[in-house]
Amino acid sequence: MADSLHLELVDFTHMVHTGIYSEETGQPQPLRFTVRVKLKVERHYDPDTPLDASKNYMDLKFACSEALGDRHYKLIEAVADHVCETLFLQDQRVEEVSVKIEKLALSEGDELIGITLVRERK
Ligand SMILES: Nc1nc2c(c(=O)[nH]1)N=C([C@H](O)[C@@H](O)CO)CN2
Repeated sequence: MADSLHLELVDFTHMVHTGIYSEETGQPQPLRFTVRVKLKVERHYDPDTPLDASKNYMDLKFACSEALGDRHYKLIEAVADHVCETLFLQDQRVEEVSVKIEKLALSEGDELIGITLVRERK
């Protein structure tokens, strides 16, 4: 099997303005993000390999927080779309992004409601 490298951010929560109903406008609500980035892999990483041989996984947190800004996203699909495009723009070596978003305010019991968007670089 060929080598592959995935950077991951799991269960990161951030407040985002989102929702299709009027009661959801005006205040942000918590979204939980799990992001997986497929990055072009090097043949070898020796102990002195610098960070620029890979991608800083802190960039995934940025894409799910500050990069979203304060705008209102009707659908969480649009939030996931923004995360994907931010990560593709940051680095040409990003080949595929998967973004899972759970809308925490909707849970009444133990259920989780949300989406997963998987996008390949076009
Ligand atoms: N596929 C989606 N379905 C729904 C979304 C969404 O963003 N994507 N949003 C809503 C509402 O905002 C809901 O979360 C509030 O009750 C409903 N369905």
